[in-house]
Amino acid sequence: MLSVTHLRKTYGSGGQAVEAIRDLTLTVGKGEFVCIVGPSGAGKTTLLKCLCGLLAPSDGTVTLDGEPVTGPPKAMASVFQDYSRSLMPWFSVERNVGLPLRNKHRSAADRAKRIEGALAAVGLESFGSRYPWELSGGMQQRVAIARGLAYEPEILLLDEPFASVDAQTRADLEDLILRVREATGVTMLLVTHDIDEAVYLADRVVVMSARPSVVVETVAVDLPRPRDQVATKSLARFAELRAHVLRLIRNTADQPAPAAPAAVTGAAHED
Ligand SMILES: Nc1ncnc2c1ncn2[C@@H]1O[C@H](COP(=O)(O)OP(=O)(O)OP(=O)(O)O)[C@@H](O)[C@H]1O
Repeated sequence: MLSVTHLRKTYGSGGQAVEAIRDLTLTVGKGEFVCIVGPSGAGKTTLLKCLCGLLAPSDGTVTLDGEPVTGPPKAMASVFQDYSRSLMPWFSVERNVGLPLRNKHRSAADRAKRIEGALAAVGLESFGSRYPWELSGGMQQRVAIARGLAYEPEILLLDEPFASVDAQTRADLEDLILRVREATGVTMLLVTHDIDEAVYLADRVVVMSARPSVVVETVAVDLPRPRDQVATKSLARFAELRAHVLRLIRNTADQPAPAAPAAVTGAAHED
């Protein structure tokens, strides 16, 4: 279980200080799919960086299965939005996907098998010897996802992973992620601006306030699985949940900055 307790993160100090996160408490259970939404600049990326040990919190704790996270945990992989910066253009697709495996000390045969499996999972099995720049944007993002999968993480963090692709590709990638999760049981934590996407994918949606952020509400998504782009989004319950999350985000964007952490923590609720 990933556990965040009273996380606070301030960049800089003195007059230049930017308080990005005031007080966040949340948990992500094994095999759960949690989406995080919030207004622009709410500190979503900051939160993910604290979760994967790239940033040290100013206060509070992050633990994975009870162990404090002080650097990138072995059980975790991340996929970020900008595939053009995360893929190495001079490496083939296969080599890009295999990069994180260098730390896993596996045999060449085992690495090749994992790379092949991950590329097959994202439908790119015949593109291993191509270079990223030979692929479309959506295909490049699938390579970035395959790289996360090849590592066989227990938990995958995704920061706006579909933001740079067109709407149809985005829907395809959402379904790809759902299939992967179904097949592997990997825990997913995904940050998105897109409320429909969050409700479509998640078991729970964590709504963050505007900066300095707190958890406004954690919304349980009781939509049946498997989900389907047309059938699920046509459900009255989908529309209700979507409207509820939208209302929360609109309200938080209009509110003044939250007050003392203790009072705010009481207001937010965890399921
Ligand atoms: N390295 C940094 N130094 C100073 N301030 C920073 C730094 N990184 C982020 N911030 C500030 O912290 C706040 C939260 O940024 P962050 O990128 O985490 O928000 P976000 O919710 O991911 O934004 P968006 O939705 O626009 O991607 C912003 O006001 C940002 O300007």
